[in-house]
Amino acid sequence: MRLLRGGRVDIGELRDEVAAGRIDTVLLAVTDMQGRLQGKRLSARYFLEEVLHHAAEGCSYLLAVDVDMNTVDGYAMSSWDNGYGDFVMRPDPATLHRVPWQEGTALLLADLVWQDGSDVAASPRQILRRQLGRLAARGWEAFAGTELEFVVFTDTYEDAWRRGYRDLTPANLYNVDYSMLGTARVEPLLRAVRLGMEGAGMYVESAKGECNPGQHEIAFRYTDALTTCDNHTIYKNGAKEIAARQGMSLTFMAKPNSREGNSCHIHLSLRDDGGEPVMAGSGPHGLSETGRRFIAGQLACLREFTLLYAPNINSYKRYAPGSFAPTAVRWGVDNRTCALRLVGHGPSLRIENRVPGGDVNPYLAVAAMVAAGLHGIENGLELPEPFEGNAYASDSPTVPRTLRDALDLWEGSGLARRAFGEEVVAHYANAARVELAAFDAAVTDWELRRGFERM
Ligand SMILES: NC(=O)CC[C@H](N)C(=O)O
Repeated sequence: MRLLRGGRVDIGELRDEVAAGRIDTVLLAVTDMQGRLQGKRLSARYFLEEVLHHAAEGCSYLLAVDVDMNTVDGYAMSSWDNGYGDFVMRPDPATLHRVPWQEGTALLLADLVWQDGSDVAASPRQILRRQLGRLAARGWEAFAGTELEFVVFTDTYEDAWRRGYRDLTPANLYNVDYSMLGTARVEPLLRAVRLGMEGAGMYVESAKGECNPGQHEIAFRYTDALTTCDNHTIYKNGAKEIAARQGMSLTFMAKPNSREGNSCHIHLSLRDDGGEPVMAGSGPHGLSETGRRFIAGQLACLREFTLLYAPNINSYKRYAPGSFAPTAVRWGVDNRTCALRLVGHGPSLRIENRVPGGDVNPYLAVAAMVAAGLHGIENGLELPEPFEGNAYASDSPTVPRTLRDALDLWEGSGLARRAFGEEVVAHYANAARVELAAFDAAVTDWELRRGFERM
């Protein structure tokens, strides 16, 4: 079989594979607010004969439920009042690829549109497409890489759930940062994930151990921003599936325990329509004027856009001094204590946003970075001097400390309204409010331990 882009298949090849009996199932998925793949398992025949040309439909509540699939109030686009009708899942054939860890299966992603063909404004993939369109209008393209960390446990997901996630056994019992022995001990899983993703058409660069016991990171080569976000969601889903098959579990949650959290550093750069880097240049630190303004925009918008980098209650627990997760809204040259780190040289020069955790929705976070950069460029913002030294110990402005703070900043943000529109701002503000209300209604094991006997 001819492989496109290292493992992707085109529709003609899919037809051949289906005729030969090698593919019988096509998964059609969208990414929801939480960054999860949601969709349907189609027979390959039905996909080729119907869905490819006429699309499929799904309940619009997929962008209006919480993580538990509860129908919650407050969403204008989807509610009991409007009957929870369907939106259209329009397959994007450019995303078609094999799912080697499932038998006879291919997968493709869909864009979400309404029955009249207009975009579903709150759909993460549509939000990113819109920001990428703003870049394209200037002749620019964004390239991105997302670096997801995760913690592996030898318990199954079901055991972990039944035990209330207490006393789980990490796959390594000590800090395995860069440890060859540490990764070797988990290699059957890491290898299955790496080779699975390669077989799905992704370009895996490497795997390495991290600090929290059982913590690892698999790195993928950067590519255009939309493909990176597509791959990110497929990889997250796939890594969990593969871990489950091996009787293990892994989590991307931002702070699974009191040790180091799971980050998702996002690297971003721009190229013009001749393929030349836009942010690199002959100014200080190898930056062009556009590069300086782009980073100045990141700083200016960071606090107001943090909701898109850190969407959950738990996300905010990562931001602890000395944890390698940032607290200071600063930029620095190869400085890991700052929220924004300038990395690379010459054409590889790029900005790394260290705020997002493994729970981030990549489409929203990359869209936020693009919008922030454009804000800096459009308003000619000046970049302050890079921060040198330990930004944790500085009196810098800080990343919001809680989801509630981030929600207030987002809702009050003229920048967010101008970049994303009223509907998107209201939609994601509601998501945060729903999450806060659920948390406020819950009694946690921490409260019981503190109070049950002793208060
Ligand atoms: N690789 C690193 O820099 C560690 C990042 C750290 N785990 C975080 O949560 O941000």
